[in-house]
Amino acid sequence: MDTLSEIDTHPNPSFSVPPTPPNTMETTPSPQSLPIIDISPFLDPSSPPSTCQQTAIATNRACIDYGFFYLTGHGIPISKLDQVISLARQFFALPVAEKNKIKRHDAGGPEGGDGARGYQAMGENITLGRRDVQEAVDLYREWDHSEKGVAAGGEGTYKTLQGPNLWPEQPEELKEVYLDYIDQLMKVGEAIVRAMGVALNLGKPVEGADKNTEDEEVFVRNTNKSFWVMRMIGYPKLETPLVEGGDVTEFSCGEHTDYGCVTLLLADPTPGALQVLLKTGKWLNADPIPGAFVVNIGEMIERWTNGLWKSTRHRVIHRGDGYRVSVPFFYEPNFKALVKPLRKCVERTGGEMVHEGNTYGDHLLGKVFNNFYSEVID
Ligand SMILES: N=C(N)NCCCC[C@H](N)C(=O)O
Ligand SMILES: O=C(O)CCC(=O)C(=O)O
Ligand SMILES: [Fe+2]
Repeated sequence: MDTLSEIDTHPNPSFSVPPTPPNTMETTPSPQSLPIIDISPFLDPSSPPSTCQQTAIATNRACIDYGFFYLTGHGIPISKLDQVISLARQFFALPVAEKNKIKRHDAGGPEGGDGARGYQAMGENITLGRRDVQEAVDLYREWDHSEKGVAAGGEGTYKTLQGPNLWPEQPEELKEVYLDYIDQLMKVGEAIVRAMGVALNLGKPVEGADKNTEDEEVFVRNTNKSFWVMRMIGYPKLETPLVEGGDVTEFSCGEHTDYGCVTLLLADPTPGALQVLLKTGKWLNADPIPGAFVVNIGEMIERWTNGLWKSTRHRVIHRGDGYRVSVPFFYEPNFKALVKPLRKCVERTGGEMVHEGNTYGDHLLGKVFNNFYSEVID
């Protein structure tokens, strides 16, 4: 029987970064598909260790080979998932003036302004110097203004990422449905990072462990106040004609890696939009499977594992039918979590640290500024 100790040592890890292929439309033909992970053993406290171990082994394999997988067994009913997509679709169908009621504030400026929460019009997001052809709403964990040292910039003003969420007023039931959905996702996110700690064979938790103790609960402890992001995204169909053999120059979302721990992506059934970069250098369509999430690991997991698990590049090119809607949920470290390579992972990867470490909050602030204020080429 497979045991974790047989597979956790990664005797011959490959650390090469996959080559970035040219921006052509070449994708890997089906039938290749991402692995499927059943997370249910980690959500049910009564499940026997052997079923948890099977999930952990599959998770380790998926994270090494793809950095992406489909997630089943999460317990959130399909009716709820459909409702979440449908409400996002209804919001994006509203007149621009209605959507702009929750327009995100400017992040810099003398007035401060939270700058990250709220509605972003078409083209406001920048990736790799190009404007993404999408509109979106970002919701984050509520900022805890009672904590010392993180007070708002002054009366009525907020720093980037602080301040209240700007919730859509229409459709009316959106906020309640999403708050409940977020509660459910937090449990699923926790179960995934718990499985990841087991998958990495970091060892049983010891009495008196603190946040930085490197046992199998280290990710759980550093996400217990996850600075999560819920993002509703609307993608119109890309219209610029494609030149045969030419580069793709227009993206629904440009090539990137996600910032934090694990992304749980819920998308409408549109095929051929989300593409994942394989180790072979080819792009794979990660089409939705009804009732399953597409999950991928973010940069903080790559850093914690010292590159044993890579945060895989992906992009969205929506040239199919209709207006595509997706609602990714980013289950992230705590804002103040110090994220640096785990000693055990450094040892397994030849002793060199891939990063000296900083807090997730500082990492995220850099990303948010880049996203809204970096230069656009052309
Ligand atoms: N929170 C996350 N991961 N959002 C998705 C990021 C999409 C790429 C972004 N424009 C960038 O350039 O980073
Ligand atoms: O819409 C999608 O399928 C993926 C979006 C994405 O990768 C992101 O927002 O980070
Ligand atoms: Fe992403």
